[in-house]
Amino acid sequence: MAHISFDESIKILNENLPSVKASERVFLENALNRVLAEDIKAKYDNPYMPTASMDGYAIKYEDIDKEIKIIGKNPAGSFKYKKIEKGETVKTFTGSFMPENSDTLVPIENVEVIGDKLIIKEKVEKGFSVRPVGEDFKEGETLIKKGTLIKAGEIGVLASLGIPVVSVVKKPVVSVLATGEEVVDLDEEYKMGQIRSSNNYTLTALGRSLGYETHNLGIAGDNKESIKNKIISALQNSDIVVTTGGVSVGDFDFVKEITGEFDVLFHGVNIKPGQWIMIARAGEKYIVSLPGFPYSSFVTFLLYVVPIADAFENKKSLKVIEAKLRDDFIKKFKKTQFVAVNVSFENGEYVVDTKGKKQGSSGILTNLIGNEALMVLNEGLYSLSAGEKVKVILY
Ligand SMILES: Nc1nc2c(c(=O)[nH]1)N[C@H]1C(S)=C(S)[C@@H](COP(=O)(O)OP(=O)(O)OC[C@H]3O[C@@H](n4cnc5c(N)ncnc54)[C@H](O)[C@@H]3O)O[C@H]1N2
Ligand code: MOO
Repeated sequence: MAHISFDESIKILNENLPSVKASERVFLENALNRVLAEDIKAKYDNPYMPTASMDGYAIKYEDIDKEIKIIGKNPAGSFKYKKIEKGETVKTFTGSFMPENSDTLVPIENVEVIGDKLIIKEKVEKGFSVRPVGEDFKEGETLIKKGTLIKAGEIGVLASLGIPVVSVVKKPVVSVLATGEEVVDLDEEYKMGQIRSSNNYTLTALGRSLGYETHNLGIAGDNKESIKNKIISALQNSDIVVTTGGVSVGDFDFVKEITGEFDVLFHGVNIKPGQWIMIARAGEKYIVSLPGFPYSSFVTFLLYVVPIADAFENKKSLKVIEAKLRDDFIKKFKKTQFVAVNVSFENGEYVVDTKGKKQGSSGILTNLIGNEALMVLNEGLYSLSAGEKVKVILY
């Protein structure tokens, strides 16, 4: 199969994205980073009574030049003095309701108290330090829309509404299976010729960091039968089975044959790294077979697994931004290239550079240490000058 262009691969992928999963109810504590599956409407005004936003004295503004009688105090949470009459005040604390007939809060700093008399030494304007009813939100207002990714602010609003359980979209289940006779897991000894497997750990961590339910299925040697059995059994409990290794042209690259038995969307894309990426559909599920090289599998997970997994939840985990190149860059590969870059925000714009990044094969995993961005360079051989704008994927 000839390699297709990156754009073509994304077009095919977009035409084959899954539909959004059903919803489930979770406790608010577990709702962080989940996608809301219902509109959240305010059931009441917040605040539901005029509320003091400073410590002081609640007065009728028309009494401001007069001597006023202090009739008691309302600490926050108590509402003993519900009302004042002309010429009266209640000491009212931050967060306390304003007694009926009061309209202005004179802060403690502005007054002198002699016995039960309040003398205002520095005036304030009418309505000072009173939070009106519905200042934050009004009854019936849609506060959080269905489809919103729940972050700390949303959690706070849900809590303030007294909602302990919310409806969210179910997470996709992603299973990661490394393959290769030469790779051994952490708990195994290795002999000459073998290496430690990192892909299953890297990609499981990446999937989890993006909020997917991600399982590390370990390693399935280079034995075709055992790889096939593991993939098929993983498909039972997963929405996406991600494999690494065995997709290029080697004698032991069985994964491509196994994945090839399903509905292949494509095998081979004109990208660096990751040219041997292979994606197949198995009904509503997906098998995404990534190249074995650590850097290649990481990049292709971001490019292909993330959009599929995100679609199950109807979210977008990756941000594409424009950034300025700090230094000149010579593009040495004709393919669409993805380069690990450092990104910073300077003088109102993003700036990227490759300081400290090693040049070499797709086997360089350490370029991903502390990394959070990939520079995207379109097909062709060319040079870029410092100051030019480039497209960058933030993850
Ligand atoms: N004759 C050709 N050889 C290769 C080509 C080619 O076009 N012609 N393409 C190269 C490119 S580009 C890539 S990418 C790799 C992809 O090959 P595979 O996906 O079949 O990957 P493997 O051969 O299984 O492994 C590649 C590399 O990565 C290491 N590896 C594998 N699994 C892990 C793991 N779990 N953790 C850490 N490292 C892993 C493996 O030891 C190899 O060094 O093919 C090139 N060859
Ligand atoms: O396709 Mo490979 O990942 O370019 O090194």
